[in-house]
Amino acid sequence: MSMPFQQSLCFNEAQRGIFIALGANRPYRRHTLFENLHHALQLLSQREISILSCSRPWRTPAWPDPSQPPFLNAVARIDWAGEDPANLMQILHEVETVCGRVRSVRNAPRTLDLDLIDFKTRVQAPKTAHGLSLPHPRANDRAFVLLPLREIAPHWRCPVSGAFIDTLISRLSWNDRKGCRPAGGVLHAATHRLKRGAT
Ligand SMILES: Nc1ncnc2c1ncn2[C@@H]1O[C@H](COP(=O)(O)OP(=O)(O)OP(=O)(O)O)[C@@H](O)[C@H]1O
Ligand SMILES: Nc1nc2c(c(=O)[nH]1)N=C(CO)CN2
Repeated sequence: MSMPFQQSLCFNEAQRGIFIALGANRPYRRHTLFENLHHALQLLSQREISILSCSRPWRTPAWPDPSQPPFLNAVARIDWAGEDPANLMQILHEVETVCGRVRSVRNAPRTLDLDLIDFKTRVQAPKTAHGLSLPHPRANDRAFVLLPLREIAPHWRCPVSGAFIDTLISRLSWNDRKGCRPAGGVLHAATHRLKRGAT
């Protein structure tokens, strides 16, 4: 019998959320990339998705080909009333399209990429070649996901292994982390106010 939910590990409320990663590296101008990510958050908010918090934007070298323009990346924690993560993925794809994403070759420069990193600790293998994998199968190896994710979810754990985010980050090589740094600007004003202690 298939088991869609991870049952052997325990996660508390701080660890059980919906996390999406945002990325953009085209057209390469810092201001435009910031606008792309900001616009994406606005579009998600118009589709019955609440942005609970969002990391700072991070400037990260393009992986695996650093000769491509660098990315602006961020991770947001969201709330969504739906039950089926495939429906949420459909909304993410719709927003990518509205933001001008054209799918060509793998890892091609893009105006917007939205990945579903974790859906309430659910563990799911893809049912088809392009089906949804949960958690995102490459998230644990990506500094451009883990570093922003830690800002908003310092207690997050991998739903499959239970490894804490600090452990996952410590496993990244120096090369993986090289050149990743927070960029200026605030993508989500409410998170920023919260961090500064305002009500
Ligand atoms: N958790 C997930 N988040 C986002 N896409 C996923 C996920 N699991 C499976 N996919 C599927 O992966 C396919 C490739 O997605 P996409 O074109 O955005 O890849 P990519 O961003 O270039 O590379 P990567 O998947 O390594 O980030 C899509 O068909 C998408 O539905
Ligand atoms: N720095 C960085 N590199 C990438 C990214 C990304 O978001 N940031 N996304 C990719 C495919 O999803 C491939 N490479």
